Amino acid sequence: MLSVKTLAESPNLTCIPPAYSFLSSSQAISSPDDRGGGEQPIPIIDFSLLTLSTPDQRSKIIQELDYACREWGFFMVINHGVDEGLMNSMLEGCREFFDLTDEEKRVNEGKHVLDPIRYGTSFNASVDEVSLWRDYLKVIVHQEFHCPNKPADFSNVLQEYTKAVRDVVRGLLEGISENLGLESCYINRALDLESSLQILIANLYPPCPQPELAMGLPSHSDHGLLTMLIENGISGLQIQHKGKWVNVNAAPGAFLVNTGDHVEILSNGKYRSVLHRAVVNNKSTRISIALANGPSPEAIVSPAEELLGNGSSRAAYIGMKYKDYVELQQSNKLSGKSCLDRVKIWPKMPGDY
Ligand SMILES: O=C(O)CCC(=O)C(=O)O
Ligand SMILES: [Fe+2]
Repeated sequence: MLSVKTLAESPNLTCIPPAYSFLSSSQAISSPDDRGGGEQPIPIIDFSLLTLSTPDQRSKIIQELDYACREWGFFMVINHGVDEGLMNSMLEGCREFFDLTDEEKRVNEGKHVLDPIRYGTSFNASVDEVSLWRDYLKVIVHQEFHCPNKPADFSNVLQEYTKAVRDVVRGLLEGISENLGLESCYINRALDLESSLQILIANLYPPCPQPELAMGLPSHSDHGLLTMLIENGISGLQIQHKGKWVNVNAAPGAFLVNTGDHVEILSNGKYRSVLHRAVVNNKSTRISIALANGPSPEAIVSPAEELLGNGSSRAAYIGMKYKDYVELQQSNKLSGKSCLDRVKIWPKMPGDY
């Protein structure tokens, strides 16, 4: 399939091919205003206070983290210790990858959704009703490390960056475990994060002549525990907060973090995974790099036993092996929280009736 990059570069492109129009699809944007998204300050977590602070400071930041997970499922992380130069090298490496010729990139086309390296366009071209204005590269980087052969010196950057991000994720999950009333190492141990499945998702959204009709990525939640996202200074990410779309931009050097379906499952719905999407624009190419950090692929994840059984709380989700969950999510079209609904026990939780 033609990459969107190549399509966008066709001379005199003034409108998008009908296959890319979201207007007639079930996932359509309901009104143009809706597409614009609103502005709201998002929670900011100073990671250094989680690790280096006095008990008082730590307890304050832990509470802030609880608020961010409970009310937003989304927050920005600053002072995380990952080198800003390394983050920029990642963005540069991904740009160089997408700048390869289509032929060079196609070497990485995978056949199966769990193949370690997959380059493609849209989400899942075999089932998508509408094509997305997006090219992607997905690479499994942990527990086994993989990397495309080109660009030439990408491998070291990718390895160093993804390891540094895992350290931040571990720290955040310790805080989240505590906030759930569990031991701080609970999630790391129960979901065997030593062998966590970590997937790089690099997204390229070229300029689009009709951004109000096309979509970069439609509304969805992520399958893992925490997704750590950076972008190249161009906006496009929107999250759903209290029923409204909110534009979010990463401050330079900061991570945008969202809670995924497996935080929702493990916490038995105390923390929900957040719906988000990527819209496109007609001026600049946007690159985002999402690192999906999940449990071990072999872990069968269900709500933490410790949170169940005291009268009111029954398990609201059935257990499923994480690898199977990822396969299910990636094999179907991307649509809201439809994958999570498959493991949710009906009737859902009080707010969902
Ligand atoms: O490009 C973005 O900002 C969103 C990317 C995303 O949601 C994803 O890759 O799962
Ligand atoms: Fe996502």
